[in-house]
Amino acid sequence: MATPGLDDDSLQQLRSRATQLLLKENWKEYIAVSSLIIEAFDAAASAAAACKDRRVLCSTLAHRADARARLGDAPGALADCDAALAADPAHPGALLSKGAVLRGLGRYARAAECFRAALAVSVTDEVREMVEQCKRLDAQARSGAVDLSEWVLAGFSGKFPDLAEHVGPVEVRRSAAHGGRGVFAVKNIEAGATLVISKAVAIGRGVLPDAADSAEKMVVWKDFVDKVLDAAEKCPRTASLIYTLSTGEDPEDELPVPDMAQFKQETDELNDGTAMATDSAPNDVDKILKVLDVNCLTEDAAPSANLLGSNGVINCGVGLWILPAFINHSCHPNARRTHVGDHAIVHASRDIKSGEEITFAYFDVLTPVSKRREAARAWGFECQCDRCRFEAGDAIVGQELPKLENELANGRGDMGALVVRLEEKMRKSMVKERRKAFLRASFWSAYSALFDSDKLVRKWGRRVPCEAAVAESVAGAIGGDESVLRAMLRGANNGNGCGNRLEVEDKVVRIGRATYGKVVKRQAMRALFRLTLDADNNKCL
Ligand SMILES: C[S@@+](CC[C@H](N)C(=O)[O-])C[C@H]1O[C@@H](n2cnc3c(N)ncnc32)[C@H](O)[C@@H]1O
Repeated sequence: MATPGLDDDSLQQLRSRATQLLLKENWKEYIAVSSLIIEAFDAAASAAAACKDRRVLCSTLAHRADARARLGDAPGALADCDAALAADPAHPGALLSKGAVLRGLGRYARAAECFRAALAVSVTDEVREMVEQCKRLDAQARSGAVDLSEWVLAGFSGKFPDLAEHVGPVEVRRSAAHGGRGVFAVKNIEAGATLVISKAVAIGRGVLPDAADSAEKMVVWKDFVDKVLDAAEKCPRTASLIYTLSTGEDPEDELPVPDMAQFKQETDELNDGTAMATDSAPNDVDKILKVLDVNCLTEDAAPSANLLGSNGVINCGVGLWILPAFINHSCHPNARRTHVGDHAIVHASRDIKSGEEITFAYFDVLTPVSKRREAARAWGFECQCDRCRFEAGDAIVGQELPKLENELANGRGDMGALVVRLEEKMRKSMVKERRKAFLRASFWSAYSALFDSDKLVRKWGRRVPCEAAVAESVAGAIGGDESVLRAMLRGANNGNGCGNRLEVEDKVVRIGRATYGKVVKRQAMRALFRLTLDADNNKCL
């Protein structure tokens, strides 16, 4: 039967062309060609009721939905699925496409419904697994319970574990300490507990040699900016979330505090995304660029490289994660993030009291105050954290700091001598434990150089504290960190004065938990420690 507006031959030609484009995965062209086919059916609305035409129309809509979803146009994809399902409520292709789009949007319960409905039409193991996967992700989005052990034990490589976004016991409020908005605990939280799991709006990545020049980094940045602009253009919800973030222009104290419901997918009333289009914000490129300047975070180099050593190549990743972008920086942070694929998992790296502000480090905080100040200025702020205030204002040790920092920056002298001077100064000035921990964290590279050298350790003997004790103290200042964990492992393994075996294991696991969070289980953590020690010096814990 000829479709009005197109004769049978022309329609057949268009359909063959569309099939070729599908096979070539040329989504853009496919959308253009399939749109012609769909328009022709629309022009013949009454004829479309005929069974054969309806089948062609529904599969073309379902395929166009797939193509749109692949190009990031979720609202368009859902509109296509709904149009197909209006014509045939049990169309398997449309049900599968709709399920996949909803899964991508984090609407797992509704995605599971679609996959279940598809199962009723055709039973396959693959679709059954999709239903199960959505059920798992729905439960995980609610509980935040994730187990990364297997992935960690596979050396942080291989397929990333499936993750769902999750908002834990936190809330965005005004921050008296840092100005503007910040994220706060709404109940007491144990170290290691997951606070937020957030999927990036976009990430720019490159694998660069350690000494990559800025032109190479610029390519990564440009690719990232393009992806964010594209995501904002395609999804009004994404655009409106981006606009809740600071541009760095208006005083942050005057910016509104967003409603937490915005970050929770399951309470999102924006239906399938088609409704989102109605209150779409214009794609204000200038504003988005300013938001990116203030809110982008870098992915840390792969944890495996940090813990097990890198070979001169770093993974360079920059991304935008919306809820984590409300978390302020501190050089004495109580949270950390782990990057798993496109997800950032933020966990408590110390115990946090209800009402306490959650902070993580935007940059390396195992550096002296002057370096941290430079890094904060590059971000566009003067750090107001308690550690910076202490190091800037301390009258006794303060006079000594610039000299020590100079020596550290020159890096040629005996780092053991520097450590001894700092330790003696702190002892004579009766610096309290917490502040001692801050200063040790600031001069961490000197301590590391000392402990890396058996010769220096022998030379300075009892005039320097043992490695495990320093690692424990520094972990108290900055929470977990791979290099501190590594030092704790090595120090504990050398068995010098940090308690009996059980106490030592407990300390190691505590720093491990602060570093990776409870998402890595005890057993896996132990296995990881063994790997680290083997890589280090073929010894076992
Ligand atoms: C990613 S945003 C954090 C959320 C931001 N406070 C807001 O209201 O949107 C980064 C900005 O927060 C502020 N900020 C974050 N940490 C800070 C700190 N330790 N001291 C002072 N300002 C800080 C700075 O203005 C910085 O440019």
